[in-house]
Amino acid sequence: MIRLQKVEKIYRRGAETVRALRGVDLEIHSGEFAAVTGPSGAGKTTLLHIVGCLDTPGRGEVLFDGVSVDGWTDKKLTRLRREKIGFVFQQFYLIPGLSVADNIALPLLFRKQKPDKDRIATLARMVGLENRTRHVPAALSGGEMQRTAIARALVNRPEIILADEPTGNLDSKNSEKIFDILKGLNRSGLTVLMITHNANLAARADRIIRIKDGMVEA
Ligand SMILES: Nc1ncnc2c1ncn2[C@@H]1O[C@H](COP(=O)(O)OP(=O)(O)OP(=O)(O)O)[C@@H](O)[C@H]1O
Repeated sequence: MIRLQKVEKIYRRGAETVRALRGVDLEIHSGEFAAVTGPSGAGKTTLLHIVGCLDTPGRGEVLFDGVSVDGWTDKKLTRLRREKIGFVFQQFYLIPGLSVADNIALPLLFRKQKPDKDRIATLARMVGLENRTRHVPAALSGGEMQRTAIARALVNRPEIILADEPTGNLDSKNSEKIFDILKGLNRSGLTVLMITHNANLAARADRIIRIKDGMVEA
């Protein structure tokens, strides 16, 4: 589904240069559940951002279904992200003033599509939030916030979910619940790439991609 070829990423901060990715070759296969692990600063988030076309490599290529996105305009990359990719982040990034239902529907508004109430209700039910749709994020638990974010990530019917430490702010019980939801989505065909520091969760993925010093170690 997605292939990275010799991907390098260098950040420059004043005089300082950080080689965040140093020649990553990687394939994400359709239908798999892959966990990305590795020490802090290894380059995991940078990798996820490049896989998700939120950022571009300094060198190397990213291919979606065999087509390189090298040189694509922001507009074209935005369309690719909207149509194919759902993002889930550790900090949830919900809009405080909007209800759960409106947070879930938000990506549709960006596409100038009218939210379909039944679809939003179905998504809320899928993540166990059918009784919380009118609540604002401040009235939710961390686990509920992340479940809202997952429903939002699904609203455009993506092919892949990219999750950056989705359980990083949650206790073990809620972490399990979030993981089980992602696993369930994967069983129904969605590809999942998830960064995690949780070894127990990583062990339950189909594959572990271990990143160290900007390279795939194993
Ligand atoms: N925007 C940026 N500007 C400068 N340096 C950056 C930037 N983003 C990341 N880095 C650096 O690149 C390296 C890789 O960062 P990255 O966030 O990808 O690591 P990570 O494996 O996700 O770490 P963590 O597990 O702590 O989240 C780090 O040394 C980091 O400080």
